[in-house]
Amino acid sequence: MAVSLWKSLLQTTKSRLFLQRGVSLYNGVHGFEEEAIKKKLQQFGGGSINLSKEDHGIRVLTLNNPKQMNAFTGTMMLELQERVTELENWKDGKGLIIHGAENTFCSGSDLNAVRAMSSSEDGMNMCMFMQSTLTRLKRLPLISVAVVQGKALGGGAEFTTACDFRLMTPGSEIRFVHKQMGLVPGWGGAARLVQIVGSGVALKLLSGALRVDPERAVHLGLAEETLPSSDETRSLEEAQAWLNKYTKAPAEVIQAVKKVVTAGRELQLEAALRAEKDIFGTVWGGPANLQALAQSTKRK
Ligand SMILES: CC[C@@H](C(=O)O)C(=O)SCCNC(=O)CCNC(=O)[C@H](O)C(C)(C)COP(=O)(O)OP(=O)(O)OC[C@H]1O[C@@H](n2cnc3c(N)ncnc32)[C@H](O)[C@@H]1OP(=O)(O)O
Repeated sequence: MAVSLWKSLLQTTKSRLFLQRGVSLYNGVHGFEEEAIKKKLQQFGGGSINLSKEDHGIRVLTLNNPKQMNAFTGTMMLELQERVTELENWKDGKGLIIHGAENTFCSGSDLNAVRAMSSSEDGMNMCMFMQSTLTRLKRLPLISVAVVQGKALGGGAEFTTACDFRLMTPGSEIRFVHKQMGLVPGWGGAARLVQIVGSGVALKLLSGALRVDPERAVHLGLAEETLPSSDETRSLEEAQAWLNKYTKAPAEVIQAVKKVVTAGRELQLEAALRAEKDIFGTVWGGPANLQALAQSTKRK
């Protein structure tokens, strides 16, 4: 009796926590020193993370450091956390497109910063910082899609897995190059890759540091499709058109859809069912539901 009560309390707390905004995966108990790592990251500047204005419920996040093939500097990591907080507070959002500036996605961590932060303490703190930010990104109640142009390498490849979907442009590649650096992914990319393609394929991609072109990515289920254009502007328009197919409903409905799917992916069955009940309660009898009920009974 006491055990099942405890289990049920634990599951409810877990599902509540996961629905909360701005919650870090790690804290002092895990040895995470957030303020210390933020101070450190501040020393490695360059580039920016830009967020466009809202357009029909969709915003575009740009990884912008083209001089270094959009490698992630320390300040870009800090800006990414700020942009994710902004997106968590975006009430009317439905979709997010993520791409790299000047037609390439991202070449991973800025190797200059990596070299200067080679102590175990810095490495662990950076790993926890990025895992936390990318987990919050993946949990956003928005449908997110990475447009992979050019190269997505190392941390860049990991970043694409923090989006719900990946669309690739002709000639692009995703490559987990970590093995060649004597590393494994540390931004949560391995765990998410296994969820996306399964453990066998993930093992091959990581242990072989394989180059995944669009055809192979679609075949493996890593990408949804190859966009027709490699031109930056046109491929973004194509991605927008692709995303529009999944965001044609009021924001509260799209957000609820994303939340039930996230709950199903991340929680154990009973906790996921409880979360689904709570989310269902937010749309049942809501404006979109009442409007639909007042209309024809046929779904076209
Ligand atoms: C912590 C580990 C892991 C993680 O966080 O998960 C990582 O991500 S570590 C980084 C892994 N990434 C790499 O190892 C990629 C390294 N870069 C390359 O292999 C190549 O640069 C490229 C991306 C294949 C592009 O090659 P190419 O088209 O020939 O251009 P250049 O090599 O001339 O690059 C242009 C310019 O950009 C600089 N650059 C590229 N990537 C990085 C990077 N990750 N960090 C810092 N700088 C980067 C490159 O040095 C060139 O600069 P200049 O020489 O000053 O022009």
